[in-house]
Amino acid sequence: MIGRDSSQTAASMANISGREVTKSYTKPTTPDDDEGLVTVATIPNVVVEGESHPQQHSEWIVSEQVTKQKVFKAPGYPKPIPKPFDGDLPVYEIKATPDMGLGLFATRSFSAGDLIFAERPLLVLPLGMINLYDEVPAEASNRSGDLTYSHPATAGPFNLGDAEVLIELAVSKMNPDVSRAFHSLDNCHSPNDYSQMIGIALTNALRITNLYDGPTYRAYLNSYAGISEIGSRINHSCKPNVYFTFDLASFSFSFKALRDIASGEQLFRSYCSIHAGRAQRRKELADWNIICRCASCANTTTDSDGLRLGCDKIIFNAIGIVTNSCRMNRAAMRSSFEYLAQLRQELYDEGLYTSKLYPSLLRIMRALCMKMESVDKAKEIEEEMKKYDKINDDLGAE
Ligand SMILES: C[S@@+](CC[C@H](N)C(=O)[O-])C[C@H]1O[C@@H](n2cnc3c(N)ncnc32)[C@H](O)[C@@H]1O
Repeated sequence: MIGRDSSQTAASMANISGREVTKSYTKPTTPDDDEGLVTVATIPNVVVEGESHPQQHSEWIVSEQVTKQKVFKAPGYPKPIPKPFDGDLPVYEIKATPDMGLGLFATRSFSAGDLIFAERPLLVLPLGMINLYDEVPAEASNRSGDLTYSHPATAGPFNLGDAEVLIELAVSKMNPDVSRAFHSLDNCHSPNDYSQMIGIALTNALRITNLYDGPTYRAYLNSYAGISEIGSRINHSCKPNVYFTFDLASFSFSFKALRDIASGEQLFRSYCSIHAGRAQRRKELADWNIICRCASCANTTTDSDGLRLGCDKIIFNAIGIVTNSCRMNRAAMRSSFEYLAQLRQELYDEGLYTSKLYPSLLRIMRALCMKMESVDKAKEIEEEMKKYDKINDDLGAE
């Protein structure tokens, strides 16, 4: 954990100017220098046409004013929140689960890639403000000194005292219904460890990978996170059926189907790295007090762990074997197809269809079907391939 003597933090200025509240975080170096000022802004800063519901604004704790400009300059800002094709009809319900507290359930069926619902978060804040990184994935950074979050514009990092004041300030700006919604969210932490505000933020924060302070290479460390009224009720599974994206122009999350979902199914997203073995996933899930009992965790084998850890490489090799044997007779084609179909099933069983190479696997399977003149099967695979191409684009675009 990182910390900074709170006496170093200048007192709150609590200036209210229009829709913004500013708190002096560290002393500005010059009187007109806004570096070190953290703003609590209401986003969108105007009423968006067709959106009258008060909940449809977010309070955003912004640590760099330049980042706020990125949102204001996003093409189309301020866009209305996207609507699923059923418009205003409810497509989910929140209800109690036997072992996970509340959960979100589909009340109609969805196809992979469908928008289930979109919402503007109640609160957006710099993730580093609450998430005091003690471990950073190797791919995020190999720079020394990157293990702590530093406010890019100031000399020192946030501490939890700052975070609490800022979250309280943001919540105090919300209208009573929105504030009630925030306070009613789950808190999996003990009051001995964190205050209620920090506990709620830690339990429910969803990383917004495309909204961050500073340069792209620090995106992972300097990203923001959103706390949502509905999306925060989605429980964890290592075999998720939902993913989410964030759109800057509408300042909203979109929650989408990761595979076909039947009406009545509970919606799950993954809180941990999907390409990690069970031991590592358990470690990551301890932050939410979760001992996951999903089918992948319950039935872990060395092979299933190996598939998660090496999934892209395994698909790559399988495709290589098939495409290298280009002069195949019909029997060889059939056995190649079966080999790939089995891999596809194993990936599906582990919930690994978000692998970047999954659509390539489907592409080869479709090509084999065409050669074998199994036109209907080829069409069916092509449909799935298109869906996962789109899902990959969505996830890659973030
Ligand atoms: C973001 S909240 C999800 C919504 C929450 N269930 C509620 O009642 O609002 C995260 C908390 O839900 C519970 N949870 C989520 N996924 C779970 C799982 N797979 N197994 C057990 N508990 C889970 C844990 O208590 C976790 O700290």
